[in-house]
Amino acid sequence: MAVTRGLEGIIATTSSISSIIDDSLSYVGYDIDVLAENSSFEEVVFLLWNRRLPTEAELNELKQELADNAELPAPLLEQLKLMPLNNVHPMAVLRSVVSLLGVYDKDADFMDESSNYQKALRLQAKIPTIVTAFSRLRKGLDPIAPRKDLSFAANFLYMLTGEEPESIAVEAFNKALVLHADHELNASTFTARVCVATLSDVYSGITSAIGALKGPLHGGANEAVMKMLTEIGGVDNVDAYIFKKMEKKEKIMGFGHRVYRKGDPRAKHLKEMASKLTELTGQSELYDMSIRIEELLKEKKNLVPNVDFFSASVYHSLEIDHDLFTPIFAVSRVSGWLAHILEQYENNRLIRPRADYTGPERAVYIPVHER
Ligand SMILES: CC(=O)SCCNC(=O)CCNC(=O)[C@H](O)C(C)(C)COP(=O)(O)OP(=O)(O)OC[C@H]1O[C@@H](n2cnc3c(N)ncnc32)[C@H](O)[C@@H]1OP(=O)(O)O
Ligand SMILES: O=C([O-])CC(=O)C(=O)O
Repeated sequence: MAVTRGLEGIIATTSSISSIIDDSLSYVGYDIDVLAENSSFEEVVFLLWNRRLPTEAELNELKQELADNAELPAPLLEQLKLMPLNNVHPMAVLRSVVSLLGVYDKDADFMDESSNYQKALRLQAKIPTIVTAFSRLRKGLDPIAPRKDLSFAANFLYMLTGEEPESIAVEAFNKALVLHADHELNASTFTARVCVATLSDVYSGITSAIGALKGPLHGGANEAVMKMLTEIGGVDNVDAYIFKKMEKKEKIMGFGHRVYRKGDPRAKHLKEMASKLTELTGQSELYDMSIRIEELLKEKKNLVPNVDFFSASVYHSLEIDHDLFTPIFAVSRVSGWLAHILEQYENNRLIRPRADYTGPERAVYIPVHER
């Protein structure tokens, strides 16, 4: 059997949700550049779940449904308060609380299309509430109830801080959500599809996907980028830091990609936002450091930034805690996971590849007391 390490280049399914062709990303045929400049995140959610753009009435209906579903069940909030809030990664909390959401949903195991759609709505609506409630609770603050009159992006920032966000912050955050919503068969989406292809439930699929997104080779890279920028501390330290990493053959977080060769089409939007927001908040040094890292990596390793590199400075400029960067990725990417889960159910077949066995053969069993 020929083994393709990391399943590189293997086509594992058909999908009509998003495509990466010649380094261009599209959601249902709409170029990411167009969506990033024009769309609300809610519009993208509709697009991914229905594989067409909504009419104005349909978009308003989805916004209303998301707002109606945003509150957490009261017992779940109580359980959240019991967690070791200051001693745990928020992705572990999110993974656990999403699993608990399934416990509190009496329809969790109903598998018909409309029940699964309702679960999708609940998950999309509640995940921002979980992340923001956690963030406030660990600071000794009360969670803030979602507001029905704010957009998805504005509501997230409002629930985080208790203050209505400025329009520039909402615009930037909405764009970041649009850019992170889906990405073909990335590791977490594949995980979600593998899980539900056993005909397991939507909550199990999303819980598994959160676990996969958490790792620093995937969604966890945005937090790791911020850690690196903090360690570097200033533009004059960049070269020495990066050379040392290269000498030790360590990966530079936020660079490289399994699929893109020329570059990640989402990165330029995040770079532009990072430039604007770091300047506005008097943190241009952060941007200057990023630019020097980008130059060095291009020159020395021919590597270019992925979606995680500049998103770190964007979220930092919005005064978001660094360990919330990956949960925010999940706030957006859950829309794509849900689209893929619904698509998997539509035309399901168990996903079960083979392994090329390399262990011992015909081993002789010796009873434990004789070993
Ligand atoms: C949302 C996302 O998930 S985007 C990705 C987020 N992850 C990161 O930013 C983490 C850093 N990047 C990486 O680890 C990788 O580029 C990945 C995981 C994204 C892709 O990995 P793969 O396709 O498996 O590439 P692989 O790790 O085999 O790298 C190929 C070569 O490029 C090098 N390389 C790739 N990425 C990097 C990097 N970030 N820093 C330094 N070298 C790198 C590898 O060392 C390897 O070199 P070699 O052939 O001399 O050994
Ligand atoms: O597609 C990938 O491998 C990782 C990625 O960029 C994403 O999930 O957005």
